Amino acid sequence: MTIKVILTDIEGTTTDIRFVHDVLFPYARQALPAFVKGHWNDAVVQSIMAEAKLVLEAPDADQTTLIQAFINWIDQDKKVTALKTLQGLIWVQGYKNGDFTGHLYQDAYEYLQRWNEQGIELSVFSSGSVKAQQLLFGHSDFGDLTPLFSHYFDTTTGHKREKAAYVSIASALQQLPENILFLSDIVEELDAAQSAGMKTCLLAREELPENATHNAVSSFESISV
Ligand SMILES: CSCCC(=O)C(=O)COP(=O)(O)O
Ligand SMILES: [Mg+2]
Repeated sequence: MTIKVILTDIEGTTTDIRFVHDVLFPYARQALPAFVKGHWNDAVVQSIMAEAKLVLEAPDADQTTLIQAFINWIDQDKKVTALKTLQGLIWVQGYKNGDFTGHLYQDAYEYLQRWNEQGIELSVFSSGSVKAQQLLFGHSDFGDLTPLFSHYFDTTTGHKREKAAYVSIASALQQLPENILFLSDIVEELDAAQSAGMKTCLLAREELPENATHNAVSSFESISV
């Protein structure tokens, strides 16, 4: 394989799903009402609220209604860009206080470093906002890993189950899609990347599937580049 860029998902791929669902999401859920009330007049929060009103098709939604909508989206794990942007802002405090560090599998840490040393460009594509991605890798269990990555992409580029997102990413990376290897734990995301021409690898951390339609591994150690 001649891979020039490795594009990686976070949740379920570099990072345990349980860290996202049992630590990050509950932290955001608990801190969200006070954060929104305390930063209500900040331009960035007003812009997030305007985006949420569009999604809700409720131009007159008040603060209480909006807070409840964000809580519902967290509970339903909705990948709404407005929620993802807000969560990124809320998590700043948690990482800064040392309430948690970004979980990373040991093999992900070792191989991201190794590929970087080999001259393979590393980029991230997650539904979490770019800010959230940089917080997680910047305050990871292994320290600040942000220097390893050249680009970060989130849902402002496109949705992870849609081919167009991967076409845009290849273009932003100035690479042919076939030179990019996308790593994810979600088959639908890999299908979309593959349809854009990217190489793909499924991270099946718990159990390897029997009839995988993508190359499947349980650890970064088994990924051939
Ligand atoms: C970037 S850390 C937070 C992860 C997150 O909010 C999320 O929705 C996970 O999405 P992914 O695309 O990485 O599965
Ligand atoms: Mg994932």
